[in-house]
Amino acid sequence: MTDIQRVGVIGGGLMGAGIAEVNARAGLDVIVSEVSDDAADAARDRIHGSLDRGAKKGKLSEDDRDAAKAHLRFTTALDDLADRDLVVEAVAENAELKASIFGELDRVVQSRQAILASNTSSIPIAKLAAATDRPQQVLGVHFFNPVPVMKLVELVPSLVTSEETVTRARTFAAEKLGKETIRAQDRAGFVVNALLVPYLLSGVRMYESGFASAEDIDQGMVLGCAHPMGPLTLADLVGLDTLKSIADSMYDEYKEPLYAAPPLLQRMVDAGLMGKKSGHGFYDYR
Ligand SMILES: C[C@H](O)CC(=O)SCCNC(=O)CCNC(=O)[C@H](O)C(C)(C)COP(=O)(O)OP(=O)(O)OC[C@H]1O[C@@H](n2cnc3c(N)ncnc32)[C@H](O)[C@@H]1OP(=O)(O)O
Ligand SMILES: NC(=O)c1ccc[n+]([C@@H]2O[C@H](COP(=O)([O-])OP(=O)(O)OC[C@H]3O[C@@H](n4cnc5c(N)ncnc54)[C@H](O)[C@@H]3O)[C@@H](O)[C@H]2O)c1
Repeated sequence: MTDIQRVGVIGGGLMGAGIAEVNARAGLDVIVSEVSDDAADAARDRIHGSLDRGAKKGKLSEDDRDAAKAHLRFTTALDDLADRDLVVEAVAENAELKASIFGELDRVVQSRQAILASNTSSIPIAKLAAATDRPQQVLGVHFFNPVPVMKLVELVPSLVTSEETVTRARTFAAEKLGKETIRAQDRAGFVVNALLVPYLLSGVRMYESGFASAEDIDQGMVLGCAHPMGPLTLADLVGLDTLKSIADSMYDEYKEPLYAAPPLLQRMVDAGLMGKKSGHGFYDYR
């Protein structure tokens, strides 16, 4: 049994919206914290839109959709997360930003039993835990995109996360959210991104070198290896800014060329080509 009922999600972008949605659908009381009223409205639209699409497709009843919407609140004040049992931070992949949020959470969240989790893809959990006075309550809870579809959650304890925190997070993810969990050590990229990110970067390098077209690279992996989507489509889905930040923090940790972001990735981010979320990346979604 899980004792977690009140959940906070910080950041209602691609991942935060998905995390909030699956928690609300599980009947939990969810507050999403964003940077501005406009960003909070965008988060609400994203989550409500996804719930509406789910109901239209018959994946949940209209009553369940309405119940999920009623479980969601939106705020721009982190202080509103004071009574949460679990907070999942899902802001941009930036170590300084995340550490400052964990420092704030330590001040705001009242229950000393509360779990402070990060959805980071690659930033060491120990760095975030060190920004708090309760590092034993801090761990990585890494969801996958799109959150309502992907079954996996990676649990990432730091060297000082308590076993009780890991067990409570595992029980919550399994029993409440219906996710499968794996456990990874606190090394940049954990299990999945340590394998996936070099592959995605290789796809970008192959395209950058002119070796093959984007379509042929993607078709190669879809039809040749039965991947659901090719590396460039998947990079667009993840977000090219996010992929670049993940590659940078993994390169920072390992100093291996395998993790070095190709120049084209940086140029695309500089040009505002962030992938599907901005309407344009390796493909045009407009
Ligand atoms: C970088 C990070 O740190 C870690 C990561 O997250 S890495 C990214 C991991 N994710 C992946 O690898 C995703 C790989 N791609 C896929 O699994 C699939 O292509 C996909 C699920 C995204 C889309 O599937 P596809 O068959 O191409 O499209 P589509 O038919 O529209 O969707 C399949 C099902 O997923 C559902 N779906 C797709 N996107 C969804 C979303 N955002 N929310 C809810 N449901 C969604 C659809 O409704 C559909 O359900 P149905 O079969 O019951 O009707
Ligand atoms: N995109 C993916 O496929 C994916 C998958 C797994 C994990 N992640 C990780 O999840 C995190 C979020 O990624 P994303 O793709 O959702 O990014 P995103 O850019 O879509 O969303 C980030 C959101 O955080 C908000 N934000 C920024 N600063 C904030 C603050 N101080 N308080 C509240 N909200 C704030 C932004 O307004 C934005 O809506 C990153 O750590 C990323 O590495 C991403």
